[in-house]
Amino acid sequence: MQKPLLFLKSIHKEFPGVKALRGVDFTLEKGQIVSLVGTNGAGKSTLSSIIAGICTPDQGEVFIEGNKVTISDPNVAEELGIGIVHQEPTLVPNMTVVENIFLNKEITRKGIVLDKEKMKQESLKVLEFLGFQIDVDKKVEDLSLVEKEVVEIAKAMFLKPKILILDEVTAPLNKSEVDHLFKIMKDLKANGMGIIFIGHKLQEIIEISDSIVVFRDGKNVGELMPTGELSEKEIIALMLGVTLNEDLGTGEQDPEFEQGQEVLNLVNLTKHGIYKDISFKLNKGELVGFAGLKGSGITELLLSIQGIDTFDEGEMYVKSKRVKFKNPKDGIDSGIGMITNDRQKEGLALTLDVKENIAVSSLEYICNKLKLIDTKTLKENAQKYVKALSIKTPTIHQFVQNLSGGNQQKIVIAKWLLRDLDIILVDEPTRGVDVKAKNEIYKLLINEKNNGKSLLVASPEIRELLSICDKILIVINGSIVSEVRRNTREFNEEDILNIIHSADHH
Ligand SMILES: Nc1ncnc2c1ncn2[C@@H]1O[C@H](COP(=O)(O)OP(=O)(O)OP(=O)(O)O)[C@@H](O)[C@H]1O
Repeated sequence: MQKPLLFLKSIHKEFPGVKALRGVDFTLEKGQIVSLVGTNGAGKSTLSSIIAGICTPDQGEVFIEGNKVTISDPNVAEELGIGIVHQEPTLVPNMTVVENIFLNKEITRKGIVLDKEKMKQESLKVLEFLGFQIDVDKKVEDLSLVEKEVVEIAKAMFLKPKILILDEVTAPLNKSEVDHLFKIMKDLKANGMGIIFIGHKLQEIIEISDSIVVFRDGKNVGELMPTGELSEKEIIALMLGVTLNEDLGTGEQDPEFEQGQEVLNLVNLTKHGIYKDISFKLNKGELVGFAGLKGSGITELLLSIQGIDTFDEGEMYVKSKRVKFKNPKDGIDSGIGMITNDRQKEGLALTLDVKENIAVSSLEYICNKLKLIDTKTLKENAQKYVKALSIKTPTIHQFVQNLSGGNQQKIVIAKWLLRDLDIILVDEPTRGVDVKAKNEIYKLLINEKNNGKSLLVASPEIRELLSICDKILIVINGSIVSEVRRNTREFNEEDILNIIHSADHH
């Protein structure tokens, strides 16, 4: 009988204060796509890091095609035919696309001169295979999140791996980009590659996997085949260790809630080539959503409203006072904060610990009269949010870089909610966050609204917006094409998707 492409036996891995993996077995066959699912911090990325040689197990054995191997570092993994695309981009920002793809594998002529033309042609070939057009001479720091992701995939593909690990790669992609990626994955699988797919979007997982392995607290608690009967609910129940009908509680609107006066007014806000003539008002206690395709300018609009970026034309009023912010501090001084979708770049100080990160943007609230940090308040606040959002960390003194991706996202949210600003802008609040934490985040956002805060939330997940928003503004190619209010006929997923797609085709 043919030996499995990859077999892991009884893998244990402990970090200080955390048992990340507790006796995990895992099998991947040739030409198979196996998904790993589990709540934030369940151990998915730790397992993939072990397979990719990024960290070594404390106990357990790894076999490739029946041969016992020791994957002591990433180079050994590469030699064994293992490629990985990480949850967070690992590219070098100030190097070009080609330089990144060929980093440490540069093609030379006569062993000394770099063959730049050849490397360029080879990079273009892989990108073409992936179906994306990216200027390979561009610096990675000038690429969009989606483009960075594609370059990561291209880099992994370059080594023609036998085993490919995709760790939450679909998070920044829109539906058609995900469809495209799935098509590529199916082609690779048909050529015999084994693929490990890690993600939180269960519909995607069910669509692409041959088999679904569920992790809970560092152990595999079940393996499911995505058959017709397999519902999201079954996976969720296994992930959380609850019975099927247990209510997770969703973010529900308070129908009695009365909105207050206008806090933000945009008049024909324009950033050339990105968004145009954006006009709308936001009231106290109102939660407004933005729906649209990726690249429609929503993220850039939010960045301009906060002051992280500027706008070219139009007027913006905060509580009837005309403003034009030059930087994020101006925005914060006017009471506007933003939870961005790029947590590594804009959201977190990875080398500080959990409590410091939660406190970092609200120091005046945790300083005493002498302007010294009140460590008791600092700790209490950190503990409150760690509990409210079920942030998986051994203590509040853990460095944030040691937390799993989803738990880092929860910290970004905690940090801004603690800040107590009047207007909160949120870009993709639940990216990389597990189902249970999603509900907790919805509840927190609605709670903010019920406390009189005003929120603008952008999300590619229409269902998410429908469950929390008073109204949804639909943005296509930089313009608002429609406004859909709660309690109207169009306030449902199908109608909103129809509006988006019909407007996009005009
Ligand atoms: N280098 C490290 N030092 C300390 N703890 C770590 C380290 N790496 C991971 N951990 C911890 O190990 C546990 C498992 O983390 P892992 O990243 O594998 O989770 P995950 O299932 O991938 O989560 P997510 O869905 O949020 O990405 C977490 O509690 C995490 O904080």
